[in-house]
Amino acid sequence: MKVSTVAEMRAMDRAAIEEYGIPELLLMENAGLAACQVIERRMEIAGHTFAIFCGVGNNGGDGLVVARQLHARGGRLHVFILGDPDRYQGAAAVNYQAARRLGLEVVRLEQADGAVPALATCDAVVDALLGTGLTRDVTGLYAAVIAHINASGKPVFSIDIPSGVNGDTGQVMGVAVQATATITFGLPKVGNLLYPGYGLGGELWVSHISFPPALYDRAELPIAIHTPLSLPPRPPDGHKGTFGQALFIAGAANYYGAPYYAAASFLRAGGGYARLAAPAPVVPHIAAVGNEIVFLPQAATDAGSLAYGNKEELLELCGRMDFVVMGPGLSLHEETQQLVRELALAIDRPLLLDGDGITAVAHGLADEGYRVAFRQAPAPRIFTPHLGEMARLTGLSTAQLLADRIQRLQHACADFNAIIVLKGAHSLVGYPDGRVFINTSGNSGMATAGSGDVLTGTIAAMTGLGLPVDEAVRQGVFVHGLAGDLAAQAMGEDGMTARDVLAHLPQAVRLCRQGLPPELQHRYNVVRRV
Ligand SMILES: NC(=O)C1=CN([C@@H]2O[C@H](COP(=O)(O)OP(=O)(O)OC[C@H]3O[C@@H](n4cnc5c(N)ncnc54)[C@H](OP(=O)(O)O)[C@@H]3O)[C@@H](O)[C@H]2O)[C@@H](O)CC1
Ligand SMILES: [K+]
Repeated sequence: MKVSTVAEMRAMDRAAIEEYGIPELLLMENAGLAACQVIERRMEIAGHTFAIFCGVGNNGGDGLVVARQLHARGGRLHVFILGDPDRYQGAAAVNYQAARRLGLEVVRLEQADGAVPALATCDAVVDALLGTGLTRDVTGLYAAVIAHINASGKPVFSIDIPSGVNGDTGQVMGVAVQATATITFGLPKVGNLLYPGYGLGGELWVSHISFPPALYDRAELPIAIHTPLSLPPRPPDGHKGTFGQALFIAGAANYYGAPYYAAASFLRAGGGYARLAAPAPVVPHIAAVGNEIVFLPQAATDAGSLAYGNKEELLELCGRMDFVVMGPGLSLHEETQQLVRELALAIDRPLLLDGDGITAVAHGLADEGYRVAFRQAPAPRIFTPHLGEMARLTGLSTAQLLADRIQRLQHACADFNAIIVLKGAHSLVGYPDGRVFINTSGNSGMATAGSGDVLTGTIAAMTGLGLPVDEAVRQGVFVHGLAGDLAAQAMGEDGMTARDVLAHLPQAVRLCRQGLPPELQHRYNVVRRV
């Protein structure tokens, strides 16, 4: 499903009205009706009491439709308006007048405490305070009412987005409603899907409010939720070369886990032939745990990291591979970092950079000349940074990134001509052409050492299984998250390690081929349609 920014939703709204002739009043009616239908799925309406909080924009207008629809179904209501109702315009003003003429109890709330008795006695709350028109931090009366709503312990249905969550970023602007369910309109907004906004929304529902698919499913909308891709069938007569040859340039003294997890995950996720180029002194340590990997011992620096002198041999090796991963556990030794920077420009195979590889190249990218050369690299480049590494790559602070994750990602992908996986809860996969996919598999138990190394090999394996590089990256992110979810099912999120994620990769790939069981399908389809 596509996901929209606030500006894109405004444009769709305008197009629905102006191009397709759907009156604003109908759109608002559809929105309020859809919200009412979601409430009806969760609870009986007749005989129950609802506290409805409306702002003075169109989000509040939607709330007034909900009030009328609940009233029609026998619900009892307390409707509060925060602000001057004279500010309602267009459809919202019409719905305000209708609510008045129906004799609904509509109160302009001047003091937050005035809502307390209704919150104490109601059965559910409707939050129609602020939608996509949120422009600044929530303070004063709005903030106090939101605090009362959150303290009420009642089920909360948020209209479009939990009030206080920024529709473009998912960030909380001061304070925000914690909802039980959110009904969003047209398409889910970015803020409905990115944390913390996603976590605040509860169960997420969307109504297309009669927009035609030509509007909400347009190819030009660049942001979407990742849908699992089908893997090409495994040729029965395939040999290990058929399933990809991947080279991992990884490891240094005292970094044995990262190279092992990276290379082993390639094999566990279905890849054919894993070669690991690591400094010679560390190879025996890794071989002790992973003898299914083919080792290519390299000359080491005094510190036990990869020596610069390996460059030509490594380049020659890469030329015989299908995919290269460079970075896991390479260390920050300057000689090695220089080697990585130069290899990152020259390797003529799809190249994934992670961990210390990202740090090395980030230093290079700060220089305009290097950046120009990197953009023109002879084959696709992929970065898999967590937020801190993304900050290093872009020269921005983590706060700046969080304040606008999608746009920053789009900008970086275009700037570096690279595919970037920004890891975290709901990882993002960005492409140089502006597309961004939101991944919904995975869990917080995966925030553990080595988990990122497993991701690198999983992505490499997806190319080995026959997906083109751009699809392999997002499918790899999905499969990695699925393996993490299977590990969490088996042992709980708290104590799981990268080893457990690795161990569940075969089952994850098998489920991708056979089809996900209904409970996982339900979990990953994070948006329900109404
Ligand atoms: N998608 C669609 O096609 C459809 C969309 N629809 C609905 O329209 C909604 C968008 O409506 P919208 O543009 O009127 O904005 P909305 O969210 O009501 O907020 C504006 C008001 O909030 C105020 N305000 C802002 N920040 C504030 C703060 N921090 N603290 C306090 N106040 C603050 C601002 O005040 P001002 O800045 O002017 O002082 C203004 O009064 C959308 O979310 C969806 O529900 C449906 O009707 C169906 C069709
Ligand atoms: K809202």
